[in-house]
Amino acid sequence: MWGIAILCQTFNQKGQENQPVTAAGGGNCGRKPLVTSRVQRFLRNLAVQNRRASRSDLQGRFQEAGSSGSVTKIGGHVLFATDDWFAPAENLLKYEDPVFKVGLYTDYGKWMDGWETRRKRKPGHDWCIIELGMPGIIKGVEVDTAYFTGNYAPKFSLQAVQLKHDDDAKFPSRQIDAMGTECSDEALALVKSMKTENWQELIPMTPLTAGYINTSRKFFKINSDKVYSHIRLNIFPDGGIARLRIYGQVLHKVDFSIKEEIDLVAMKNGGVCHSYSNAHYGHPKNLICPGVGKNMGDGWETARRIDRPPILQADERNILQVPGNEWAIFRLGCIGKINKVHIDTNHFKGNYPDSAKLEGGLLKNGVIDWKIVLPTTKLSAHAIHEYHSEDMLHFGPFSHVRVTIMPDGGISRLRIFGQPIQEHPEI
Ligand SMILES: NC(=O)NC(NC(N)=O)C(=O)[O-]
Repeated sequence: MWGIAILCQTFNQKGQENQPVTAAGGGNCGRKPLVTSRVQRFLRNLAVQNRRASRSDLQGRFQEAGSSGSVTKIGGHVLFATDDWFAPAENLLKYEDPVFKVGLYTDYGKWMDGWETRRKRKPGHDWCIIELGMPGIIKGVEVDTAYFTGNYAPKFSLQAVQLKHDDDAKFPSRQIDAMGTECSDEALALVKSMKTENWQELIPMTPLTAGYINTSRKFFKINSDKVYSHIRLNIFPDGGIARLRIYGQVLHKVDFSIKEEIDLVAMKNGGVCHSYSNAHYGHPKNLICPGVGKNMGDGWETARRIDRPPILQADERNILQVPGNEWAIFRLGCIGKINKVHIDTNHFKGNYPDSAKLEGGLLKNGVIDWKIVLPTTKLSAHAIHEYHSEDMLHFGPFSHVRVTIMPDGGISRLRIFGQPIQEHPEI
């Protein structure tokens, strides 16, 4: 399971939750009228209430928040937020854990690593819409209020929707404004077209707690088999949340009529990390994320396989090395035959594995009979290792692959290129 990132909620002037409205409008001002007069009033109020920040100020604040270098994994992004005064909603999606910077203030207030809106002096509440990186079945949600102590959002709720293909036109990239999303006419039209009666409540209005260490993260199990493409996070009435993580299963239908090679294990093609031996510094699900790994944290990195009490001398380490290797198993997006493999040790320079082995297997009656695809092969630092059919002992068809790294270390990406053959017959 992996993060498929987030979406938005009911706008309600009376501060009540879960009131469906026919259109969702946003906190910009001086723009095209929105759908309801209620929304128009809301926008006008904002315009009067607030000064407008200059674009360069906002740019600086946004970058200061570290968003430019952050990893949002599989492409979830914020479409809209009612207010971004203290800290922009994009921070919710940052892959890195939240941090606190003592004494760092911006022109807007204390710098915070999360989404933080102003203290509301009007009825209503804040909300934002996030498009998931990929449509999928949501299984779990994590809300983290880390470091928001006197300013955390007291309550939140979460809604989700699967937008029809027609509605799913891309929003233009969001122009952050302290007062909220600065919408283009196209974006406004899209917000307007999001039929809020179709939004389903995944988590009802729920209290949050202050973001002290070890108590800031709250997990919610979601029992739904529906596919969603967008979520809507509501905070009541205002305040800050550091991170929002949406976990679930990416929905992907492989087109078997196209005879082209695909990356069978890629998350975007339905690949899933099934199990692993160790994920001390980085989870193996990172191996199947899109794009190039941003840093070591965006790869799979195990702990050193050494159990060395401090009294031991360096030359005694070998005796205590934990026997065995580290491994991770992936379920391919569909059953397929392998043509080419990439093992990328990008960023792993002093800690790349000595060698790696790749096996493939077909799940039958709950059992996998593993066959060697790539025998144990030496790796090198910070490089893409490409293997072709002449390097392989078996090609499949396989439903799963197992990569073993010896004895430990880190790799950044695993690509299993091949021909899709058929859907998995069993879950
Ligand atoms: N010290 C604060 O954090 N104050 C305010 N928030 C920020 N970020 O400045 C507030 O009122 O919530």
